[in-house]
Amino acid sequence: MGSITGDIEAQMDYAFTVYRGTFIQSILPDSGSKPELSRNQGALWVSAADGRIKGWDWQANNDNGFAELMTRNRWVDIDAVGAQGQVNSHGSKIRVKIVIASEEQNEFFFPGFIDTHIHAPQYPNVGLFGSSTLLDWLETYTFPVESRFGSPPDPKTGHQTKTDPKDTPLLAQQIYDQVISRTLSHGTTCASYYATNHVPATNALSSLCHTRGQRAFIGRACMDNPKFCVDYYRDFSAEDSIVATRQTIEYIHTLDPEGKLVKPIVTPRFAPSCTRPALQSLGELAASYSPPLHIQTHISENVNELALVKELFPEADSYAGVYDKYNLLTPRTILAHAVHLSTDERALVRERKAKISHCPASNSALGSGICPVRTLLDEGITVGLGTDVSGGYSPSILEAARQACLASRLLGQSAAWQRDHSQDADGKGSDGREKLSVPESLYLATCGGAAVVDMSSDLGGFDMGMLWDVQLIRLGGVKLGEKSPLDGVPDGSADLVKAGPVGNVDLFGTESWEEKIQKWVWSGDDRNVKAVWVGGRLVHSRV
Ligand SMILES: O=c1[nH]c(=O)c2nc[nH]c2[nH]1
Repeated sequence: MGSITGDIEAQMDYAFTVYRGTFIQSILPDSGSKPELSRNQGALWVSAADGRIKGWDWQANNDNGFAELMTRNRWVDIDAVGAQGQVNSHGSKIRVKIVIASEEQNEFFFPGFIDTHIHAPQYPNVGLFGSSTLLDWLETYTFPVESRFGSPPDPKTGHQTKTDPKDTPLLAQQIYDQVISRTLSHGTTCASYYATNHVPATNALSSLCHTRGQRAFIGRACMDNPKFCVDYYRDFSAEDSIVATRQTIEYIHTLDPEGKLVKPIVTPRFAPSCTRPALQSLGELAASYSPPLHIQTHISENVNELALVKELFPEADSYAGVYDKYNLLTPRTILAHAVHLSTDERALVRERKAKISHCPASNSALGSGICPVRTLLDEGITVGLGTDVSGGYSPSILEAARQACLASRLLGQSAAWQRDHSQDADGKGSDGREKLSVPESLYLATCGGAAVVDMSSDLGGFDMGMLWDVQLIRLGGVKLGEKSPLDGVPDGSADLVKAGPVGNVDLFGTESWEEKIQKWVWSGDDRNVKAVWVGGRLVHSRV
């Protein structure tokens, strides 16, 4: 068996990586249906040159079938022959690397998670929110930590100062490196990051994602409005906001000219943090590129925020209307939260083909409310999941998937309660429509996220030509026998067993594969993520 360790240089020595074992994904069988889990066993191969899926063979699901596949393609396992072995020349063998998902250890390949909304500089505050809600949380917890990613404020005026690149705080490098490590370890292969408003630190985050191999959208948070932003952490002017944003875009375009791994995303933090001229210029800036740049912002998260938007933009007929006026609602826009959108606003979002990042952990932690995901989906709006670190207390998209299921159940319950207690109560209670199933929440975490970041044909599944942005999940074996504390487990299942559980997931040998996935979603964590690849490159592994 090939080991999963390796580096990019070594990958140049072979033509394909052949992944062997079980492949599970959440797919939409046809439009109009609900997502379902799909499982295949066999072999799938990925080009070492471009990290994309080039084929599969589900007949190669046993040793004979696999040997036949190898012979048919004239493949030779590089680890069996060694690096000095046979060379790929006319008439000889093609070298491949083989990676196996162990059946005994209940391992399977699963598409990488896409975090459509995460604030990298807030990572030191994960788990710190007390009993605050959005607006006081920003002032008490968030702005102080984000402001430390640049030079200290002017001691005389208390205003933000310009940060010289050579003075970029070490803290920024360290925290950004840690955020990338942590999210990769949870299987996040692609993230849409908010940085701070400091150019050098934002550029440092871009470079780190590029070097570490995490697919990322990087946005410098724009915030120039003195009516909302604090002096010590505020852009000098709308004009400066645009100049500084352009500097980060140019840096990213130089770092990754084709945007293969890292792309810029225009980031007006949210309407209250930006003046009208800044919103106007940011919309124009995004549209001035070909193709137009992605845009990310927050919308309709908290009721006090809605009141503030009304007060600051009395001319607008809605929160979504503010963004629309400045051409910030586009097919490449990611709107985080969307908890309290009106029917008209949802229609506008759908019409503009803007996308929504559902952040259930954050919505609960900051007491923002419950996003009506089923309504959004039924109305044809594209939805993915976001951790929203650090409004969200966890960097794990698996946790977001879990919380999406739970929040939808609570919404179903409260809808039923309201129906039962309203004047026209029909006593029918909830019809369960609000509930998201495990396959649905996994779909949002993968394909939904891919659609939100506008990469549906590249990410989210195992289709031909897709990028190998994948995690290898290990649930662990079943450990049963004389000392087993369990009763009622059929005799003989112990024969299947070689090793015990991994992390919190306990398997007893009686579960169907669908039940194993449910156990993973409800009890799994980063201990179950054995390896992570982005574009075919191994970017994380756990022994
Ligand atoms: O959850 C949130 N996190 C933030 O940092 C933020 N800024 C504006 N609105 C926000 N919401």
